[in-house]
Amino acid sequence: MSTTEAKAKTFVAAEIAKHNTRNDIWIVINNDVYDVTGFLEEHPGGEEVILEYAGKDATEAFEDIGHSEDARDLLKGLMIGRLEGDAPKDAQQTGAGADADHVHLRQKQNSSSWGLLVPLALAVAVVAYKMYA
Ligand code: HEM
Repeated sequence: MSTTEAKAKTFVAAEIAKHNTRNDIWIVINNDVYDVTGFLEEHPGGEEVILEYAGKDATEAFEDIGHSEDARDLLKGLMIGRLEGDAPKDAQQTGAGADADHVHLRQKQNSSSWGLLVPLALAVAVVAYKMYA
């Protein structure tokens, strides 16, 4: 592991965001920074999907696909450093949808746990009523 640590330079989001063209493209996955310029053409999933994340955080997209161990091994060779500070939030440029979806998801999760409490309280009330009535 010392080999990867040796090249663990750190980059801030603003710096990463500058590398957003086909000829100079960096992406962030799990807070590691990757120079995928040379890899673009070789990507089995095509160039376009990676280009969408040029200079941005591609963690979710990368994980959602369920990339193989081989893919993860490939990543190791492309790493140029670590992200310092906040993740590049520029994903919003491609559409405000991404973050909004997360907020909705969180709200849904919250409301479903509250939703369970109501029938539970009702059941307790019914049992209590039957016991004492
Ligand atoms: C540097 C980052 C990436 C590497 C090293 C990488 C590597 C690979 C590899 C090796 C495969 C072949 C299947 C496998 O082994 O899992 C693959 C497939 C695929 N990748 Fe990536 N990938 C990267 C980033 C991304 C990103 C950001 C996306 C965005 C959605 C993406 C989407 C896909 C898709 C859709 C396939 C499936 C292609 C198919 O089976 O037809 N990849 N990738």
